[in-house]
Amino acid sequence: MAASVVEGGEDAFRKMFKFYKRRDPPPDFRDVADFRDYCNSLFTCLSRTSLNHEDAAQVGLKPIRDWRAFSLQGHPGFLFISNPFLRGSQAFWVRQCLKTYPQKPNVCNLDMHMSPSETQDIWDKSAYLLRQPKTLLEKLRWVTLGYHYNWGSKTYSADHHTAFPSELHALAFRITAACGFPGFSSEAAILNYYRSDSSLGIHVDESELDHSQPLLSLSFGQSAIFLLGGPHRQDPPTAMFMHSGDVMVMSGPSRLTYHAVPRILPAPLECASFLEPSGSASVLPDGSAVEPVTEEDWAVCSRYIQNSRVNVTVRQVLGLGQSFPETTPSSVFQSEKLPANGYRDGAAGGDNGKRKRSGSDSNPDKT
Ligand SMILES: O=C(O)CCC(=O)C(=O)O
Ligand SMILES: [Fe+2]
Repeated sequence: MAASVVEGGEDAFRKMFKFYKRRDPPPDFRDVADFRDYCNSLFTCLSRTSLNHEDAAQVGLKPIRDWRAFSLQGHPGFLFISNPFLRGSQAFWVRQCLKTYPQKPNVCNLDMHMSPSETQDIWDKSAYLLRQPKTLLEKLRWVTLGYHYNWGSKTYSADHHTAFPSELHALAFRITAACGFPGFSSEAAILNYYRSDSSLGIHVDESELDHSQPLLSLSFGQSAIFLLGGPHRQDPPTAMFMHSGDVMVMSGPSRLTYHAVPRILPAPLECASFLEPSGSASVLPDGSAVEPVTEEDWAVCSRYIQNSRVNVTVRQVLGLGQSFPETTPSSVFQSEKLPANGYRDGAAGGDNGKRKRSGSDSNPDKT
């Protein structure tokens, strides 16, 4: 990597973002950490007794003793779990992200410029068409669950809330408990749908009112380069690959650090093969949240995921006993001015709205 990319200074994050986003010539990926290659996993930081085998299997996770978890020097509170999913169970989560979570009453980017009847059955309207360009599914950029994030005012509010999916809460609760955060309450999620030319600008997730609980991130489908910076915009970031099934836990000081996704990359063959459904319901334990994915559904999911990535971040918004502040008339006014989409540059999708979060610097994609 060019020396200028790793230097400190005000633009270190932006420089690295642009370095990895560059198409021509493509960047050198040798300095990107790939946790698949690392062997010194951190067993000690996982709370083994907090998650038994059966509870893990019910949400599609391996027993904790088989998880490969890593912390990163210089990023306290950050934990990377290299694909803790049981072979075959990622397919269920992919189907949930594509078929179930975009359904009403959840909110997605398409609702910003289409009527409720047009966005009613994204899956049914897209599934049989997926060979043709630009189905609704392919135009999907984000979905929000639970407390629906307001992209205009950058807030959550009590009056824009729908039920959080119980199986996704079960997954988030069990992973966070295993990482030493018992009692995590999944109150909001943002699902990001990336095409091969999408990126996500530099931001901090600070709209949640309680930052003592971690932010959990789950990735499926194609791989990505993830840049993890520090609490200050000028802190030079660490670049790492995120492959399908990988999980990140951002807690403590790393809960409020700058991060970004400059690039989506084809998944290595081995990661793509983990995605395939197991094809047998018999491996699922009793009471499992993970259901078998039908061949018909998988045909659509696998075609979609061949050049797309889905990331799910699960957030606790409120601390114990905390409530939302009263809404002032001015913030109500602001929240009505919703952008058409989130914070990615989605070059191919024609959705060019950006989300600038947390009063951070201007979006790097603009420069
Ligand atoms: O796609 C990712 O890995 C990151 C997503 C993210 O940072 C967010 O949704 O806030
Ligand atoms: Fe984020």
